[in-house]
Amino acid sequence: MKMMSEMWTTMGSTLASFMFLWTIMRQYCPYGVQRFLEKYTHRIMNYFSPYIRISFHEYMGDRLKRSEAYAAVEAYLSANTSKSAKRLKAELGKDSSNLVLTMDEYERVTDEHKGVKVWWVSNKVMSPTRSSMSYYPEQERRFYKLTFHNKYRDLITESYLEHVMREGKEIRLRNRQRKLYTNSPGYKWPSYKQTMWSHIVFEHPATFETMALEPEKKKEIIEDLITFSKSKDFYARIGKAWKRGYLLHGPPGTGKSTMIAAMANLLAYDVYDLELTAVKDNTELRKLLIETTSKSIIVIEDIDCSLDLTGQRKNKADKLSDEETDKDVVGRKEGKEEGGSGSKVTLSGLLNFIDGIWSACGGERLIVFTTNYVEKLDPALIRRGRMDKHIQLSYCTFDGFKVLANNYLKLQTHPLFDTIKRLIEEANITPADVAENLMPKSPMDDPHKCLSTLIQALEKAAKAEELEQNCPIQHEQLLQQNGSIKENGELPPDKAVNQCQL
Ligand SMILES: Nc1ncnc2c1ncn2[C@@H]1O[C@H](COP(=O)(O)OP(=O)(O)OP(=O)(O)O)[C@@H](O)[C@H]1O
Ligand SMILES: [Mg+2]
Repeated sequence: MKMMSEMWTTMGSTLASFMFLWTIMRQYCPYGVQRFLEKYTHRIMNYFSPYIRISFHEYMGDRLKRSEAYAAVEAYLSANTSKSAKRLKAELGKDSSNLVLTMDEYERVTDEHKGVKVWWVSNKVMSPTRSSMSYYPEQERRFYKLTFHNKYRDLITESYLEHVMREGKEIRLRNRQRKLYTNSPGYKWPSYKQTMWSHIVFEHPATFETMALEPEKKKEIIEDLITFSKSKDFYARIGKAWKRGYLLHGPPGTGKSTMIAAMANLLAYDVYDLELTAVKDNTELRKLLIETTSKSIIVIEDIDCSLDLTGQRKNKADKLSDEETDKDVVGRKEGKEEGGSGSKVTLSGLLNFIDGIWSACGGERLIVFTTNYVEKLDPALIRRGRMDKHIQLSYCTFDGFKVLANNYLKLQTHPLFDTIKRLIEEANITPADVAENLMPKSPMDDPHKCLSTLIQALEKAAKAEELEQNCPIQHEQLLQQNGSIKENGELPPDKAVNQCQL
């Protein structure tokens, strides 16, 4: 009996070795011969072999999306077996600073789980194009193959694979380079392996610590974001797609875009910066949405300039059109239509984008809209459930100033702080303006000089506001002389400061 079992074991391992050799040899055979030989050798081997094999292919079905299981196996093997593999591939990892090693093609490694040995082979086959008219080039089909003994079937298919998937996903999250995606108008229909998004590495340094914001507001936003990111089970239980909408509104330069970067850094999410004016129609909008991955923020900046309230498209260049004369507006719009892009994204298309059934594919996504004019938006677009959290970003407060002083000048306290505290409460000055004034302009500029520059700017801003309130006609004349009217007709505080040299 013992001899019999030894014989089976020997035969099994011989077959396993043969399979491995075959895997290496077949890359040199023509595809047709390969298929023929494979069919019959597999049948014979399966009959005798006590081994089970599981394949993890890189692309499944229509090759629309890379298989998550393949990616998890790749990451797991990269971390756990790269020491034992002899041929490795090297790729740049997170922040382009470290090299990540993975098994090279046709390499075999062993792994052990609860005392049981398994074998992994990394493999690739070339599959022919689907037809002679095919649009696709010859495709490389990569896969990993796991081999283990039949008697450990339950242990491996349940406990070991669960362990590989869990660990692989964690490693991927730890190692991945975060990306900033944009839908560039030059991209045509996605061809093989080409997506509708183009990307660069996302390396924005903004964090909530460096943001000038009232401490309570900051805490509330951070808690909201972290709660969201940990609420997978909660969303599943209440039957709601795992996504959350944020509306950031406030004057220019108050930190809306900066906050998006801080959100992405806090949660380690990718960012999809959706340029709505470059989207052809609702169908294309849906396709873009499907291609976004989980753990990401989809951003539509200046939403009021991308779509008007009736659902008609409006180009960003029209941002100022409300202040222009009718003649100008007609002239410019006509000109635009002649060479128009023919985009037809509608308000209902956008609403479907946010809460249609496709929006649930992928999960764990934030959708962020920014606007300078919240009152211009259709209430349907920003109602709770779509834009769940509305965050108003406003002019700089003293608390905000202290954060900026610490960021820019490494100052926690200074004798000039009291003056600044008094002035900043009177003047409407954006964090962007405060930051600009605190920035040293020459190597000789010390903190005292920078704070004095800020004090001067604050005094001018306060005087400009006084002028606006007490003699609006004179203020208006000044605006027209300089032709620097802000989009809503107001003068930006910094401009007002320069013009009202009282
Ligand atoms: N709250 C803030 N905290 C820290 N820095 C800020 C803040 N607001 C603005 N800034 C600084 O000002 C610059 C401009 O800010 P940002 O682009 O985020 O403004 P915005 O609100 O998006 O403006 P817009 O409405 O014009 O898009 C940033 O690069 C940042 O340095
Ligand atoms: Mg912005």
